[in-house]
Amino acid sequence: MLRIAVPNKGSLSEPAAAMLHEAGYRQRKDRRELVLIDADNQVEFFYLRPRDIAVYVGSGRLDIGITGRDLLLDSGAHAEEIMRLGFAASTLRYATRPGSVTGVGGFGGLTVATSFAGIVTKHLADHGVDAAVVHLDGAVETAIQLGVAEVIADVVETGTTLRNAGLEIIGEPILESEAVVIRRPGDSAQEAKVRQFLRRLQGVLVARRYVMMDYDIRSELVDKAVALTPGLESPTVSSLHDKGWVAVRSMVPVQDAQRIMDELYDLGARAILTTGIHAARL
Ligand SMILES: Nc1ncnc2c1ncn2[C@@H]1O[C@H](COP(=O)(O)OP(=O)(O)OP(=O)(O)O)[C@@H](O)[C@H]1O
Ligand SMILES: O=P(O)(O)OC[C@H]1O[C@H](OP(=O)(O)OP(=O)(O)O)[C@H](O)[C@@H]1O
Ligand SMILES: [Mg+2]
Repeated sequence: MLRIAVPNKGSLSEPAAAMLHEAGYRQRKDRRELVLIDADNQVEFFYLRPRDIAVYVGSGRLDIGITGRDLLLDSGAHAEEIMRLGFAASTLRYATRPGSVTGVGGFGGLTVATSFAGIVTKHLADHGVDAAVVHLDGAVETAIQLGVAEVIADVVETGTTLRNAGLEIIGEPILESEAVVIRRPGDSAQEAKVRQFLRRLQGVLVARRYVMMDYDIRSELVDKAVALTPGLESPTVSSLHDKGWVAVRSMVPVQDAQRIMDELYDLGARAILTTGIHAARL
C-alpha cells in the first residue's frame, strides 16, 4: 500500500483532491474523514494539515505527500520536491506601509511578522540583515496595523489582500511557490508505485494542458500545416480516400487551439476539430 499525505484544508485541499480524482483515485466525500483506503489502486490517503505534511513525509511515516513548496522549505523537514503540480501558485513577499522602507537592506532593527519564520529568518541572514522575526499563524497583514511589526512577509497571489490592508510590496520575491509532490531523499521504498502515481498525475497535467486536433489538408500543404501543429513528438498523418488530401492528428496546447485552428483554416485545412483529452500516459 502506498501511503500518501493530502492537504485537508486551505488553498491546497480542493485542487489536490480534484487532481487525485482526475487521476482515477478515490477521494473522501466527507471533510471529516481523516484516512481513506483506495483498495483498487492499493493506495492509502491521509488527510493532514498542509503544514504538517512535510514533517510526516520527512519522518518516513508516509511515502509521499502533496504540499506547497513554501511549506516544505519552511518546515525544514527531511523531504524533497519530486514533481510540480501547478496549482496554489503564489510568491512569498515582504510588504510594509508605503514610504517606510524600500528594500531588505533597510530592515535592520525592525520586526518582520510572518507565518514562514524558517524561510524568512534564513533569507534575512543570507542578506546580512539583523531584524527580529515574529511568527504568526495567519492574517499577518494586521500585524503592522496593530504595531506588532513594521514589515510582514506573506503569501501573495493577486496582491488584493495587501492592497486592501494599505500595504505595498517591497523588494524581489523571497520565494516562488506552487503545489508539489514531496518524498524523502533517497527513499526507494515503493519505487514502482511512486513512479506509477507520478505518471498518473503527469497524465492529468497533460490532459488539462492539451487538446487533440484533427484536420484534413491537401497533401502538398501538409508540411506547412504540421509546422503549425508539431505535436509533442510527431503528428499522425493518415491517407484519405481522396488521394489529394491527408488527415492529420496532433496534440496542441489548449490555450493556442483557437489561434491554430484559424491559421490552419487560412492555410486551406478543413474539418478542423478539437477534442478534450481525459487521461494520458506519454
Ligand atoms: N491566495 C492564495 N493563492 C494561491 N496560493 C495560496 C494562497 N494562499 C495560500 N496559498 C498557498 O497554499 C498553500 C497552503 O497554505 P495555507 O495552509 O496557509 O493555506 P491557506 O489557503 O492560506 O489556508 P488557511 O490560511 O485558511 O489555513 C501554501 O503553499 C501557500 O503558498
Ligand atoms: O494576493 P491575494 O490574492 O490577496 O492572496 C494572498 C492571501 O491569501 C492568503 O490568505 P488566506 O485567505 O489564506 O488567509 P491567512 O492570511 O489567514 O492565511 C495569504 O495568506 C494572503 O493573505
Ligand atoms: Mg493562509
